[in-house]
Amino acid sequence: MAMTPKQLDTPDIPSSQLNPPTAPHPVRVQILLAGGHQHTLSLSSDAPLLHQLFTVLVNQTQADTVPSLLQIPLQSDTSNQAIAFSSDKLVGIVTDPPVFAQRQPVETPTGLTQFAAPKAATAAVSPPAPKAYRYIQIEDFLPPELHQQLLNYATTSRADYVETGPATNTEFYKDHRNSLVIYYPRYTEMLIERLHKVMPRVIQHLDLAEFEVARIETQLTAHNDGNYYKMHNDNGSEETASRQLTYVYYFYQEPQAFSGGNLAIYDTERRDGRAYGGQNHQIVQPLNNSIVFFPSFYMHEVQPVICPSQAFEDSRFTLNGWIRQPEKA
Ligand SMILES: O=C(O)CCC(=O)C(=O)O
Ligand SMILES: [Fe+2]
Repeated sequence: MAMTPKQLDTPDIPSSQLNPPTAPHPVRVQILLAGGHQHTLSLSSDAPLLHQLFTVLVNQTQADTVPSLLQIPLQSDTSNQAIAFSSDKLVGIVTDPPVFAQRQPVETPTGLTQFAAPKAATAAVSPPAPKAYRYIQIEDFLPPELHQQLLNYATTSRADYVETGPATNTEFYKDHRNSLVIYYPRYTEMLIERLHKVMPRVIQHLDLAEFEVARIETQLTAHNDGNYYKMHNDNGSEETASRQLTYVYYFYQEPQAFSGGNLAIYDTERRDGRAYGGQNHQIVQPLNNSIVFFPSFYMHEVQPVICPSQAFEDSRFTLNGWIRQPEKA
């Protein structure tokens, strides 16, 4: 039985299949490959191979996935063959009876939200409403050589940084921010290129409406001993209103010579065009070579950094900024 996209959108499935047996049962699996090739095999619904095929297919939607080799036995009464192909050639799987794959976001004890490998599930006709996640953190974001290049630049360009305080602190918000920044840093292209690649995944995870990316801003910051950024959001002024997403890429020298400097992201309520931070917040650790994304209207803060050496090279560095939608006329 071929499964059409219509059936996926509005399942028109016999009632006998709405609550299919959870016990393992045989599934006819048709593997669709690029170029129109197809192979059919029979697997148990709980077969690791079926799970692996769904995992490969879901990972295909992630731009930074590296293709791997897949080898699948195709035994039948008359032959004993195997097919080998690169995982990026897998374009679809047709299963009879239907098997749906679910992406399962998982929160780790650190509050880090990641995607777990999808589990093949037979009873996912009405998946539960997705939970809204405040942020997504992606680890190992840059290849080691680019991470190192950025670190070399950040640690050897002390003269190019300016104090953030004068631009941020006011009579009303005294001592609001204290750190160093380069407003127009070098080496941003390779980060921006990767931002574009992960955007679909970030938007899906944060359950945001698609938007056109009009502009990406980038700055480089250094937080050393005693530095912080009190609670604020990033799009509260007319000039910043088109910022949709905030991203923060963290990097520093190993072994890590500072503590603190966590990012706290608050429950945020929007009333009368203003954003208000609530009591509850999530803590994000600024893991080396990780990037965090969250909606720019969320209230957030950088908790004070403790860096006993006070050496500039030991700072908590970020390449961070904002993804903007087109300005409203
Ligand atoms: O460094 C961070 O973790 C966040 C920085 C931030 O909130 C900002 O620059 O607006
Ligand atoms: Fe911010």
